Amino acid sequence: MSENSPNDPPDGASPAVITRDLTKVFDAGDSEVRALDSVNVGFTRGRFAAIMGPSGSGKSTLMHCLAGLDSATSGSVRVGETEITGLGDKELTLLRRQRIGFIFQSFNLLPVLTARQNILLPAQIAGREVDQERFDHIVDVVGLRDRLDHTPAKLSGGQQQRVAVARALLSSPDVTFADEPTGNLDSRSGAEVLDFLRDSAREMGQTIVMVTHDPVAAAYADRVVFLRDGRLVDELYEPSAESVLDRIGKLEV
Ligand SMILES: Nc1ncnc2c1ncn2[C@@H]1O[C@H](COP(=O)(O)OP(=O)(O)OP(=O)(O)O)[C@@H](O)[C@H]1O
Repeated sequence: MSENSPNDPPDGASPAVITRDLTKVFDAGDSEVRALDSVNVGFTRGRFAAIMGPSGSGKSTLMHCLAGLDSATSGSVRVGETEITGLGDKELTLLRRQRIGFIFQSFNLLPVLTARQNILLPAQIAGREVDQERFDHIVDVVGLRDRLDHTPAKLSGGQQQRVAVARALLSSPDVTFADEPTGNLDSRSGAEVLDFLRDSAREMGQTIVMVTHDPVAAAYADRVVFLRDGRLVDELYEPSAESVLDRIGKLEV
């Protein structure tokens, strides 16, 4: 599919991550599972996108391939200008560390470290200097200023996830992947985290790609792409929870 495919951004902005005929086949004993089947999709810089689809449709596999956590069987993935298909383990580790942010359902914070230390840890591991202004800005935007010296056990679920979001965004990654980021949160905390993800795209130019089952969460995104049986089957710009639900209903018939 050309770069001007219908799955590309409508405004011609260059994608932060793009796939070409991305296919992933898992060997499941005496059969094969085609988890991704020639997926062509691009995610625009500075936008917040959601990936949805029924259970087993390939959402996690797509995210793992986009983030260099899993390799393609065929086809390719490009992050910025870097073709990641065919990179070795060491190069992929560096790419993930330097250019990709991750936010998981389970927060993945280190319990012995304070919020501040958790936020700063990836930069420390990568030997990267921290931009103090950006740190202050992010901490203020996520509302963690007075919680920085607390360990995760002393923070609410929503606060812990905001630490994880701040940690992911501190290094201005090319793209941040969020896997069910509100799955463990009550609806108010979830809304706070989603608001921040949306603001980080709108106000800080961050590129966010979120996998979710929740139409309300997906409605915070600028665009939703829908998978079914490993194929990209639909997409929706400026979604509302109702329009997402409606599309999902059509997917599942
Ligand atoms: N490591 C693996 N080995 C074999 N099959 C796999 C493996 N990982 C995923 N699959 C299969 O690939 C297909 C897509 O799985 P994937 O986890 O990407 O779906 P999903 O849309 O994220 O599902 P869910 O919403 O349930 O998390 C499924 O049929 C799944 O069973």
